Amino acid sequence: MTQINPRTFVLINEVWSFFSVRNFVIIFVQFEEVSYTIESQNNGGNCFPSLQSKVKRNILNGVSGVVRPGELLSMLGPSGSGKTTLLTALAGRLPGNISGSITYNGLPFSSSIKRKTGFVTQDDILYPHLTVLETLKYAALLRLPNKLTRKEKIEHVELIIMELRLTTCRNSMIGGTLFRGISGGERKRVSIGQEMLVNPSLLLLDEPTSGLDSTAARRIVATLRRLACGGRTVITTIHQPSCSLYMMFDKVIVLSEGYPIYSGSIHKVMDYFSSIGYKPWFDFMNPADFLLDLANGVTLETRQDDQMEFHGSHDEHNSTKQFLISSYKKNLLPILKEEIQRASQDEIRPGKSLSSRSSESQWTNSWWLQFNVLLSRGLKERKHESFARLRIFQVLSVSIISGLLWWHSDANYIQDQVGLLFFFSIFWGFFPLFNAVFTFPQERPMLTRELSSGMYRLSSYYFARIAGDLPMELVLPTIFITITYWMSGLKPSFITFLLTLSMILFNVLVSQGLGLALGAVLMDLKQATTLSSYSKNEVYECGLGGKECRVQDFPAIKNLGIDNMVLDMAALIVMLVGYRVLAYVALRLGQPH
Ligand SMILES: Nc1ncnc2c1ncn2[C@@H]1O[C@H](COP(=O)(O)OP(=O)(O)OP(=O)(O)O)[C@@H](O)[C@H]1O
Repeated sequence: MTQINPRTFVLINEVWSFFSVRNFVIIFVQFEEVSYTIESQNNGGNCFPSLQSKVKRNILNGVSGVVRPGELLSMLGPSGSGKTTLLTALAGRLPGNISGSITYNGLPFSSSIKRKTGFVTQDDILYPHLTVLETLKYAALLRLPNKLTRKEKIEHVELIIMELRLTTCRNSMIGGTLFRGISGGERKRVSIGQEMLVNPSLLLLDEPTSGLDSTAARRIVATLRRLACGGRTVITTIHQPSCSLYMMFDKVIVLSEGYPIYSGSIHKVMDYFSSIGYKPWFDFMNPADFLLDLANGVTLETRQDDQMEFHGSHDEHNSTKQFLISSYKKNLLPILKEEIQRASQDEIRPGKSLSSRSSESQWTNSWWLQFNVLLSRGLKERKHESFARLRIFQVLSVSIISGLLWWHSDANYIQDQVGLLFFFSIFWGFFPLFNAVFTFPQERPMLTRELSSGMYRLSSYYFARIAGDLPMELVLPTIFITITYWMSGLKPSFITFLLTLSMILFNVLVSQGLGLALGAVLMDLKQATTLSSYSKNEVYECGLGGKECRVQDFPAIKNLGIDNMVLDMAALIVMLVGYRVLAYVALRLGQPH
């Protein structure tokens, strides 16, 4: 017999005591006649948006159900039948108008419920450059309450890694589109681990087994089963489950084109369909396959002739679906309504477990802790982007080439030096701008996911982002200016060099914050760079016989005007702050409420 290592035994016990201790609120989820409609553009072949009409489309039509703590509910249905939409609605994250009612312990969705909810989306939204351990560690530091020490939070991470069998890849990078990281199944388990960390009372998962082999899928569902047994409410969509997987669920909702055709216990589903005349075509048929066929309108009669099934029986399929939908309304809906009613009266004491905590803060951690963790995570993630060898190579080569092009330029050929300064401001206007333009869209899915799970405040993210960008964005221009300035023979004064450098760094910060109004920024930055390098009364040789002219009268400089130094600086400062405020407001408005 194999001997169990005593340490493994202790760890296994710790894992299950963590997941089974009732340190969470139990949640009853009830939803009654939930419908959801979207408006989409019908272009009718018309290219002009203003001429396109809007059409309404029902995505969900009167779906009802009850999920108790300790139950594991799965949603089944063909692709596009509305499973994800229903799951998102139950997670309180569906934008727009939802009709019908969804309650949690008899109360509507609230920020208190939000923090007790784990939501695993179909697409694993993870930072590609972090390792599995780092990903889970940062999630734990942000999401676990501040009454736990850092050490305790990291111990929880170790337990999750063990429970989800991620030990072998704990130090591997997640990976992304540009470079290979951990496998798809491991990514999925990391996503689940991030949600399991907070020990959620309600866990919702969108297709947690897609892309996994049957053993891995069974392990995931077995984990969900154990979580449910500990008193959690677990809801998941599932695609084509095997028979053994299907049997691990307690309840099932079957959707057909947004309409429910069954909602209730999996132990009664076969009896229900046989009572209305539908039986599996053979004895050992996987019940999930049978239910999916029904949701597609495929029955024993139409199935007998495979040709007909694929080539000519759409009407028959539609009439089967219509029959199943009306049968649900007639036979199951009244029973469900009664169950919902009964649960409200007998089992749920509205707000009992939640109202006592209604005074608790909306956030699990302080602003400062969130800022620090986000700053550290951002630096770790962006270290790979910003200091990628390619970027350093680009900046170094451009600085050396421009230094050689302007090699020891003479101050008397003022147009050369003005050209170089313009090149500085244009290059350091575009370069950080492009970086800034691409970073927010890249981070948006992650930001939306984390904000909607109440992980941190938008302001702590935003300030951590700004602070994290500072060293990364300032080091490269500093190296660039140091090389080019001295190679090109600009005024050999350390003070002037520092002024030029600080103006360029200002330029970088403004164009980063701006992200949009490029032309306006460049205009002011040209002024700023110019005024940092020449004093008002400086002269240059502008004609034969040593004739001297004032720098400020040189046409290009005169056009810009350098006598309004205070005003120019004020304009830059307004832009520096203003564009960042604008970006923050835009981010805040862009988040679903
Ligand atoms: N915001 C939206 N705009 C346009 N169509 C939408 C939107 N949300 C959902 N839909 C449509 O609603 C239907 C249901 O989508 P949903 O993602 O819920 O299906 P699903 O059953 O989860 O599918 P799958 O199994 O393929 O993930 C689909 O036809 C989808 O195209």
